[in-house]
Amino acid sequence: MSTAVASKGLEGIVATTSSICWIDGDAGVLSYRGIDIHELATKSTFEETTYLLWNGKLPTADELAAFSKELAEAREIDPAIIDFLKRVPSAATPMEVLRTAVSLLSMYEADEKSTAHDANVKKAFHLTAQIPMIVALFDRIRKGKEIVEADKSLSHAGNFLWMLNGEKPSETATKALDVALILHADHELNASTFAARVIAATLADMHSAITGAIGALKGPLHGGANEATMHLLYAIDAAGADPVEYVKQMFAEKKKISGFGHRVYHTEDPRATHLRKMSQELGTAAGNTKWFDLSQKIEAFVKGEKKLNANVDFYSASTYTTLGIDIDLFTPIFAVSRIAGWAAHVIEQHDDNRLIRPRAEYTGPAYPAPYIPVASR
Ligand SMILES: CC(=O)SCCNC(=O)CCNC(=O)[C@H](O)C(C)(C)COP(=O)(O)OP(=O)(O)OC[C@H]1O[C@@H](n2cnc3c(N)ncnc32)[C@H](O)[C@@H]1OP(=O)(O)O
Ligand SMILES: O=C([O-])CC(=O)C(=O)O
Repeated sequence: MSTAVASKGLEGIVATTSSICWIDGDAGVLSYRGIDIHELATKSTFEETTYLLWNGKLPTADELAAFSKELAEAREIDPAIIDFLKRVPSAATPMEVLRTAVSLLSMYEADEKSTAHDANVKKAFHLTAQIPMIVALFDRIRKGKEIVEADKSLSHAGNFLWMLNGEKPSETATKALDVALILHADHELNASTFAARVIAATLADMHSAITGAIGALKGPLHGGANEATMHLLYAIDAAGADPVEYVKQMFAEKKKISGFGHRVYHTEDPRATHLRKMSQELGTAAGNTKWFDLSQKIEAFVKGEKKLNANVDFYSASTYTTLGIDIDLFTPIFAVSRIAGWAAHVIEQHDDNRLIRPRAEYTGPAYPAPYIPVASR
C-alpha cells in the first residue's frame, strides 16, 4: 500500500522550476521576470509585458515596435470560427464559447501539432490576438449587432474595446483596460496555468493546453470569481440590503465571499491595490461611485471580521462594470490577459519537458479486496 501523504489541493508543493513569475505571498510581492508588478502596472503596456513574459527581458524600442506589429498583424480569424460563433445555442455563455472556439482554432493552425519553440511562439501570437477577437465578435453576434473588423493600428487593449463597442475607445478606457491586462497576465502556478502545463507536459499542443486552461479559469474559485463578485454586488443592491448584514449572513451560512482570500497571498494582493484605485477613479470620473462604495464597505467588514484580503477579482468587478462591460465578459477578459502567461508557461514546459504525474494518497478499500462473482453479490 502507498504510504504517501497528500497535501490536499497541493498546498505548499513546489511542482516545477520556472523563470517567469515570482511571488512572495507574505510580503505581497508579485513580479514578472523579476520586475515588480507595481512598476509594470504604472510604466508598461500589455504588449511590452507580454514581450517580457515570452522573452525574459524588456524589449528595446525596435523590438517592441516589431513585437507590437506582429501581434496586431495576427488579428486574423478564419471565417469558420465566425460561423461557429453565429451557430452556438442562445444560452451559451461567452466563457463556454471561448473555450470551444480556442479548441476549434487548432484546426486552422498550420503547425498545430508542433511543440517546437518557434512554432509555439507563432501560436502564442495567434492566440493572444485571436482570443480578444473571439470575445468581442461573440458579444456583438449574440446582441444582433454588426461585427466590427479588427483595427491593426490600435493597441491590443484599444482594438478589443473597438471590436466590442464599435466606436473608438476613449484614452481613459483604453488605459484602464491595458493596466488590467498587465495585472492579470501571469501568476505562477495558479490552477489554470498548472492545468495548461500538465496538458503541455504530455507533449500535447498549445491549443489543447490553452483550451484546458480556459476550462480551469472558468470556475468561481479561480477566474470566475470576478463575475461572482459582481453578482454579489448586484444582489446586495437589488435587495436594498445593508452590505455588512448581508455578508454577515453569508458567513453564518458558511458561504464564501467571492473576491476574497488567496492560496498564496497572506496580505494585500498587489494587483488589488491598483484595481481598487482604478475602480474609485473610474467611478469618480463617471460620476457614479456606487459599486466602489459598496465594495469598500464589504472589504472593510470582511477584512475586519475574518482577516481576509481582497484578491485580484474583487475590484476588477466594479472596475469592469464602471467601464460598461457586461458581467459575463469579465472572466473571458481575464483570459484575454492570461493567455500571455499561459503561452509563456507552455513554451517553458515544452522547451524543457518532463511528464507531470504526481501520486495520490490511497483511501479506498484495503488491498487485496476480494472479487465476488456477480451471482454471489
Ligand atoms: C484569480 C484567482 O484565482 S484569485 C481567487 C479567486 N477566488 C475567489 O475569490 C473565491 C473565494 N475565495 C476562496 O474560495 C479561497 O480563498 C481560495 C479558493 C481563493 C483559496 O482557497 P484555499 O487556499 O484553499 O483556502 P480555503 O478555501 O481552504 O480557506 C481557508 C479558510 O479561510 C476561509 N475562507 C477563504 N476564503 C474565503 C472567502 N472568500 N470567504 C469566506 N471564507 C473564506 C475558508 O472558509 C477556510 O476557513 P476554515 O479554515 O474555517 O474552514
Ligand atoms: O495564483 C492563484 O492561485 C490565483 C490567482 O491569483 C491568479 O491566477 O491570478
